[in-house]
Amino acid sequence: MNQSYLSLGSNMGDRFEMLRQAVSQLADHPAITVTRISSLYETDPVGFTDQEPFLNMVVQLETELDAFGLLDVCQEVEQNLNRKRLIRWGPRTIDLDILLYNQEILKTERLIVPHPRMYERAFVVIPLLEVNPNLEVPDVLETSGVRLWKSYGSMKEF
Ligand SMILES: Nc1nc2nc(S)n(CCO)c2c(=O)[nH]1
Repeated sequence: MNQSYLSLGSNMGDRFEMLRQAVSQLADHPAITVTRISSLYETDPVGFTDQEPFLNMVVQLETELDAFGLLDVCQEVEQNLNRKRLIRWGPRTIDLDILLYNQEILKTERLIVPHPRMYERAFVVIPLLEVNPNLEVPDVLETSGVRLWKSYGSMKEF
């Protein structure tokens, strides 16, 4: 069984209903079990800032699908909810991003995992750590300019 974390966001229409329906569609999928959901956070837009605030959340799930199969489902959910995104970084009815898939590091045209901007986004990190405070992030953290240099078991060892 595979474990994955998704970030969901909406800032158009009935934001809460969009997120509720997206999570419900994931949970109803025969190859997906939603295991944890974060609180909902209202967040200031990053990137294109001249737009409405988002509602964001993170979902932990288990799935028999591989990462690309999970991406297909995320895109189907976006289509089912009649995703509208008029400009690239602009307002959207619903957005589902794969953050992590097991401890895998994938760099393809279609999918990059861990999500390349996840560590820069409080609207991702805060709900993600709510869902799993002990998250082991893959060593891709290295490529984000943050490299573990030394760790300690306790203050005494410091
Ligand atoms: N706060 C916030 N800002 C965003 N900018 C983009 S693009 N998105 C879409 C997700 O990449 C968001 C978002 O979900 N939340």
